[in-house]
Amino acid sequence: MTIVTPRAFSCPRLAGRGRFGKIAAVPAPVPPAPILAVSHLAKTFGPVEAVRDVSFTIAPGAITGLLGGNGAGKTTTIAMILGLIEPSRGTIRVDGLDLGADPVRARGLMNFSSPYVDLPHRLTVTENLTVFARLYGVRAPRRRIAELAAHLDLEGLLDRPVGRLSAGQRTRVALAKALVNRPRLLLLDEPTASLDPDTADWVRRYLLDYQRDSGAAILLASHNMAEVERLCGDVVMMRAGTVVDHDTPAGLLARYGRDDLEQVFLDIARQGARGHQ
Ligand SMILES: Nc1ncnc2c1ncn2[C@@H]1O[C@H](COP(=O)(O)OP(=O)(O)OP(=O)(O)O)[C@@H](O)[C@H]1O
Repeated sequence: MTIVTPRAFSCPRLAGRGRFGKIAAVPAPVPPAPILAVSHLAKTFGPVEAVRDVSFTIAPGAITGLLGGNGAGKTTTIAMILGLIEPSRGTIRVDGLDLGADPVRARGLMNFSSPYVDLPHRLTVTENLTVFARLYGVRAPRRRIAELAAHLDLEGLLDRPVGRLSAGQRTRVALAKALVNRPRLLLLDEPTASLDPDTADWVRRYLLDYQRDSGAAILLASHNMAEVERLCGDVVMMRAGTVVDHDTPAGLLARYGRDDLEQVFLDIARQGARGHQ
């Protein structure tokens, strides 16, 4: 596609060359290839259709929210993207790599954090991070762990067993684990669940700084609409295993005529409830 700009209108050299002068053709910027492309993804567990038909893409460096009510299929979608659950149908491409055909390379580009997935309690912070650094084939793991400990204020905790840490401290360790391989795509399930407002705010600021400095993309599943409005450039809305909307927060607010995402979320959930009647 080309965008035609009337550059000639302001160019004195072209003045007098007919009514409209010459029109300069400038190639339109090519959008970057997505870091994640999910296409017609579905997963059934026996009779349960957890995910029916999910398609979306994430641009490199974007922070995308994955929203939906309880049971909408967010966790199942994330588990399929991570390669933890095999899809019943559909494809997942990570930086162009087909996860089904090239799982090791594709998984190496990602990492994950969830408050619902515990790190081994008896291992110290250093031992935990070393295990994951080795699993991901990180070069110079000690240097990487020292770097993360400095960024995430873990230096005083490195020799403590993870089971003895507070929820906020454990969240920082889980983030260090999620960043150990410098992922190009970071998947976060409820990154601030069960954190006090101050710690949650620190985590959000850290994620924004990390995304700005590293250029990594983030897919964030959350029930906290204020968090999504603050962090996410676009939002995928799920209901009953399908994507029902995908837009910027401002685009969603305008389309639904609402002041905040919480109201948009309720509108979408209630449309679904009416659809089931
Ligand atoms: N292993 C499983 N076996 C059977 N059903 C499952 C399994 N995992 C998920 N489900 C069902 O699939 C649907 C989607 O679940 P999922 O956990 O993906 O939703 P969610 O959007 O993450 O919900 P929540 O916000 O409550 O965590 C639910 O009806 C759930 O009961």
